[in-house]
Amino acid sequence: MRGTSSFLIVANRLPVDRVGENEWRRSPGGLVTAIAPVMQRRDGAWLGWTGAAGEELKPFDHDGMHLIPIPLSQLEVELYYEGFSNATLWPLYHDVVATPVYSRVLWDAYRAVNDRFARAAADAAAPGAVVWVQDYQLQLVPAMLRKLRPDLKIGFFLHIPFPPGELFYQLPWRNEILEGLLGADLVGFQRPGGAANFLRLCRRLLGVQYLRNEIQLEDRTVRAESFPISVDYGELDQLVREPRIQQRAKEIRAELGDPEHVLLGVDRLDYTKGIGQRLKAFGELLDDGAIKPDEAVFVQVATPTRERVAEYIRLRNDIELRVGRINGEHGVLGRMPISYLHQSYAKEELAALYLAADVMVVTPLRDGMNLVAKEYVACRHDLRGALVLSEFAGAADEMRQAYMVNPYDIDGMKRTMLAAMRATPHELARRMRSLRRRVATYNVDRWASDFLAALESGERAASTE
Ligand SMILES: O=P(O)(O)OC[C@H]1O[C@H](O[C@H]2O[C@H](CO)[C@@H](O)[C@H](O)[C@H]2O)[C@H](O)[C@@H](O)[C@@H]1O
Ligand SMILES: O=c1ccn([C@@H]2O[C@H](COP(=O)(O)OP(=O)(O)O)[C@@H](O)[C@H]2O)c(=O)[nH]1
Repeated sequence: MRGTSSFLIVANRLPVDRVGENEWRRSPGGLVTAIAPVMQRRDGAWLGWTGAAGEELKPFDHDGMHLIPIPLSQLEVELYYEGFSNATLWPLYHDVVATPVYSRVLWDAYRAVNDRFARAAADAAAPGAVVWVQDYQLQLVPAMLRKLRPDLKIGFFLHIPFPPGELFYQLPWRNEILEGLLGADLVGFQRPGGAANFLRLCRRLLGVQYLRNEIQLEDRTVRAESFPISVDYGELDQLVREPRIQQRAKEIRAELGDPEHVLLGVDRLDYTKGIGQRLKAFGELLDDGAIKPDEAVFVQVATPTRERVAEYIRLRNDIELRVGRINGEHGVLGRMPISYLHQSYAKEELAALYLAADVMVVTPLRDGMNLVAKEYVACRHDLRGALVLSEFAGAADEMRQAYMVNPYDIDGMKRTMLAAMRATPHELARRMRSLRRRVATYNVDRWASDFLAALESGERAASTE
């Protein structure tokens, strides 16, 4: 039996969160933010998990998208999602900043769930359909799907870094992962380095040959290229021009006590994001007297994520201890130097926060892209505000006019944060203008259309040559 969808997105998660019994809301998160606008414009379907264990739902429509839920049992959530995806692959692909767990039980679950996604995609796809598989949770799907449906055009995009051999070699199932990805016609990465790592590993481990970015298999060609993901620049730029958002930004500053400097961090509470390092730098600036407690407030939004995974539990304890110590030492009654929010916010509130912040501090130890950095820039049509950005974020390739930092170098971060706080309006505007030009041009539409054009035509889109 063949399905009817000519365009399919296959991702770990559906692009919605449950808000009532039968009510859904578009979910936050990089992947969703990036692809939802594209999905709405094309007649397609999105296959993914609802985020709740043991839930069996029929396909439904939301926000102009046809959604096909893939069920996961409680045990599969533990073994495939929390386990192999987020306790094995996630730390391995992020420079081993936490120790990966290698377990055959987790691997078996990963394979079984990938097989389920592949079968569901094979059932939903019309003859010759384009199928775009997303991210590290589903790296076996391309080959599984090709076996079931050789007529499909299959693309894969990895949202997180692809590691070099020195790290990837650790993985007991390294060949199976590469073979899974080679089921695609086009494998996309955030940075050129990810594509180069992949090509080299395929040659070394599987013995296949490549020329430039193309691997020649017996019966077909697989291409590996970089497509840096971005944000909906136009939407954010419009949103922050609305009086209600500008008013809210003023309120936020007033609620913080109208300090001279508002610094902001917005991240999932993930150990890859360098939250502890940036708070340490801020705390030391207070200790040193380089900034006075009444002069600056650091707002840290730390969205809850993967809360049952051991490393995330440890991280939350560490961060909350650090926040408590700094606030305890430098706070005064009713006024704390760090405003820590373990919550998730809607895009309107985030936009107001971006507008209220003088310095946006983005300091991951490793990050596929980091959309927050690009969102901040898209929101600063006033050309004010400084972006402090880690060299280890994918975004660093394109955002050279940011205040660049090495998050492992605490003294360097302290100096750069101070420089960003003390920059003249002229200097800020010079940097911001150039950053905005880049994000406006390479926005999320461009990312998706470049990838899909390359997949559908078999060539790189003319616009990026
Ligand atoms: O689904 P979760 O486990 O709750 O995690 C949320 C998403 O996190 C990751 O985001 C990545 O993709 C972003 C967009 O390309 C990129 O900017 C960022 O650097 C990456 O970390 C993950 O890759 C997604 O699959 C998750 O849904
Ligand atoms: O309270 C929050 C915090 C973050 N985000 C969104 O989550 C995404 C985070 O993407 P990023 O690439 O920075 O990191 P990821 O979490 O995907 O690793 C951005 O679009 C943010 O606007 C959100 O909607 N609400």
